[in-house]
Amino acid sequence: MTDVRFIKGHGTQNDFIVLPDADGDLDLTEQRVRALCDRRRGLGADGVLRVVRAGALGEPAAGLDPDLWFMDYRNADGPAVEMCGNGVRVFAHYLVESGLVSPGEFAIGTRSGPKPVRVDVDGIVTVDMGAVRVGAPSTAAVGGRAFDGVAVDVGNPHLACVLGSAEDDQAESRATLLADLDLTVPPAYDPTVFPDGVNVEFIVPVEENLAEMRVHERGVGETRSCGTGTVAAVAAVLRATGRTIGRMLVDTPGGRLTVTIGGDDSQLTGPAVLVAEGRLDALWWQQANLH
Ligand SMILES: N[C@@H](CCC[C@H](N)C(=O)O)C(=O)O
Repeated sequence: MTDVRFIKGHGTQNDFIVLPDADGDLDLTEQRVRALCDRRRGLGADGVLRVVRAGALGEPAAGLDPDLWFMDYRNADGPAVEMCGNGVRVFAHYLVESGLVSPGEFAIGTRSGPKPVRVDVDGIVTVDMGAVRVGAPSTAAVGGRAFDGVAVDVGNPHLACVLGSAEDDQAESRATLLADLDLTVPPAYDPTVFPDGVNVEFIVPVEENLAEMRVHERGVGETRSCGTGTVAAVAAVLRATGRTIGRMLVDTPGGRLTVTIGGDDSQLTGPAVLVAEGRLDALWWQQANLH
């Protein structure tokens, strides 16, 4: 019988199931990820974070120190994808809480390379997200309405659409527009620009260094926050205002994150919360592989 331990956590209400699996023994199929993330037949989450030593993971962790803890991230619809900013913060908090690493600064392996993190005593975690690459303009459409945006690569793909500017006098109507967007349906986008799918952000600048954001995540749906999405959002706002570096607060439906973008690096700071821990029922785990 497989004994599967889990921890439930969230970062600004972007929620995850953490599965400790140091030696890479778990058979974590896409079916099992979908069952775990299902909010009715499973535990419910936006994604799964498997905690595995880089040396036990093989190819995705090639070139990394085999002892490094690797975040094997899966979207709620099953597949592994490159990176998750809120996930890294929850993952880091778990490593410290469980005694697997000492508090302070350390690195976490991801499919988009090692990410240095700092865990503060109050559960606030800062991740060095690396370089942010702003690409070509593109468009998203919601409910037949088109929104101008820009492609942003934060290790994973984003289409960040900035609605207006903090300087115009339309702040209230832009906030209403943001609140009224129907994100129960995936925004349309150009698949030739984003052949692997895309996370789409809608951002309303409120003040020079404050913005509100909603996001529709690839492989999940609308989530209450997206760490990489807030970094993409800030890169897009800076670009729209003729800046390349800066520090901004981003309010998501799940809470506030701080993003700093420098010349060739970026940092994401915010809370990471561990909610509960338990063990999966062995029969449930077995049957979760069937659908
Ligand atoms: N919620 C995450 C991003 C998770 C991955 C994303 N859905 C993708 O497919 O790229 C975050 O906090 O960054």
